Amino acid sequence: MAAVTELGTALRALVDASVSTAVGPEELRAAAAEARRATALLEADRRPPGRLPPLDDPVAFRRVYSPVTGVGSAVAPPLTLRGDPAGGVRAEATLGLLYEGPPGYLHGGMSGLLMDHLLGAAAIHAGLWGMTAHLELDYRGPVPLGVPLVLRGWVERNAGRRTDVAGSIAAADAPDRVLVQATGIFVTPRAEKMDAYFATVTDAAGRHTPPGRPTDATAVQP
Ligand SMILES: CCCCC/C=C\C/C=C\C/C=C\C/C=C\CCCC(=O)SCCNC(=O)CCNC(=O)[C@H](O)C(C)(C)COP(=O)(O)OP(=O)(O)OC[C@H]1O[C@@H](n2cnc3c(N)ncnc32)[C@H](O)[C@@H]1OP(=O)(O)O
Repeated sequence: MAAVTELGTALRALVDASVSTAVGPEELRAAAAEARRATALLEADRRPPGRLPPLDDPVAFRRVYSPVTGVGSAVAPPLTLRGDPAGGVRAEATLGLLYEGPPGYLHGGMSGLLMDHLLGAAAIHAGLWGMTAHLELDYRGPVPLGVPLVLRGWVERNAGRRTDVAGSIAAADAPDRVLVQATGIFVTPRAEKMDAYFATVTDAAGRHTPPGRPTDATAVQP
C-alpha cells in the first residue's frame, strides 16, 4: 500500500506539473522519454480487466485505483470520504489545473464525476448499494480551483431497489452557498443484470467477487 500510494502521489505531482508547466519543447520531450521509461517498468506485469487489484479490500472499504478516491490513481484528487455528523458522507478537497474547465474554475463534467461518487458512496454508507440510474446537476456558481472545497452526499429516500440521493459542492469558507447541487437515483440491479454485468469479476486470487455488498465501496473513513 505504501508503494502504491508513493507511485500515485508521484504521478499526481507529474500530471499536475504537466498541465501547468511553461517549459519549452526540449524539456517536454525529455519528460516524455522519462514517462515512457516509467510506463515500460509498469507494463512488465499487468492485471486483466475484471480482476480486482490485490490491495482492493471489500471488507476494509478499499478501492486503490478509483478515479475519485484511489490513492494509486494519477487522475484522482484523491478524495477521502468520511461519515458526516450532519448525515451522509462528506469530503474536503482542493482541486488543481488538471480539472480546469472555464479558466480558473472546475470543469462541469468533473463536478459530475465527484457528485456521482459522493451520491453513490452516501447510498452505500446507508447500506443501500446501487448503480447510477439517473444523475442531475444544477450549476449555481463556478467552482474555483485552488481553494478548499467541501463535498457532501446524503440519502433522501429509499423504496425497494431504488434510492434517491442528493449532494452538493461548496467552498469550505462559504459552505452554505451551494455552487453545485446534485440529485441522483441509484438502483440495485435485478439479479439477472447483476449476473450479466459482473459474472467474471474476480479478486486478485481469482475468486468470484461481484459487487453488491455495501462493503464493496471506496472507504468511508470513521
Ligand atoms: C456502484 C458501482 C458498481 C461497482 C461497485 C463496486 C465497488 C464500488 C466501488 C466504489 C463505489 C464507491 C462509491 C460509489 C461511487 C460511485 C458510484 C458510481 C456508480 C456508477 O458509476 S455505476 C455506472 C453507471 N451506471 C450504469 O451503468 C447503470 C446502467 N443502467 C442499468 O444497468 C439499469 O438501468 C439499472 C441496473 C440501473 C436498473 O435496471 P433494473 O432492471 O435492475 O431496474 P428497473 O429498471 O426495474 O428499476 C428499478 C426501479 O428503479 C426505477 N428506475 C430505474 N432507472 C430509473 C431512472 N433512470 N429514472 C427513474 N427511475 C428509475 C424504476 O422505475 C424502478 O422503480 P419501481 O420499482 O418503483 O418501479
